[in-house]
Amino acid sequence: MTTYTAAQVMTATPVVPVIVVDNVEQAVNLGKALVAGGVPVLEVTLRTDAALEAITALRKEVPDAIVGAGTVCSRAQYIQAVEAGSQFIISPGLTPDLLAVGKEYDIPYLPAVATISDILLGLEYGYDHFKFFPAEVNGGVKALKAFSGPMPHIRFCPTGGINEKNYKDYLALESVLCVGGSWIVPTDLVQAGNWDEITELAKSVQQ
Ligand SMILES: O=C(O)C(=O)C[C@H](O)[C@H](O)COP(=O)(O)O
Repeated sequence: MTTYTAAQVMTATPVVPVIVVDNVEQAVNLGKALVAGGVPVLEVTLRTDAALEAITALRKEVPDAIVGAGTVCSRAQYIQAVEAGSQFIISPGLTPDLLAVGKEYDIPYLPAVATISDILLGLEYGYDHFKFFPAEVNGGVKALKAFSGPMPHIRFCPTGGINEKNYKDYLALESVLCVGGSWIVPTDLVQAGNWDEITELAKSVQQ
């Protein structure tokens, strides 16, 4: 099994799709559609009962994807996500327990920060790659520029409120390796099984 670094996951695609899946078949079809469109990194959120099974199935059925778990909010969820086969883990925030469990496994963990104090806490545990969430309501591009004053070496995946109109503003920052978002996996297209259109959306995102 290939183990990536956080930087490798974050530079494998300019956009990490934040995925919500209802069942395994839908997840596999969605994963194939995204990979076909040049977006290999898949963040499967643990918001549905199907999520863990979907991660396991994606690892098996879509070998070109880099499959991770999102919305990981506790140590127990972290371990379940690793056991399901996740190649990276993302949280919407951070806690001392999450930062500690992330160091117990080899795969990359992106805790989310919203403030300099969050970044300082993450640094204490040895993290320097973070999700920035929710990006737009926490100051967006301006906040990231301000963070980079005292913290020029920190790298981010901003997520939350990012879309086709503003993602390039984020990617233009040196501190931003990728952005996260749901806009390339719209619920209506996923529910309708409109995989070709999702492939086209994936193709439309550029560095
Ligand atoms: O569940 C998580 O762990 C999250 O981080 C939330 C997601 O990242 C946002 O729901 C995506 O934000 P939008 O692209 O604005 O829809």
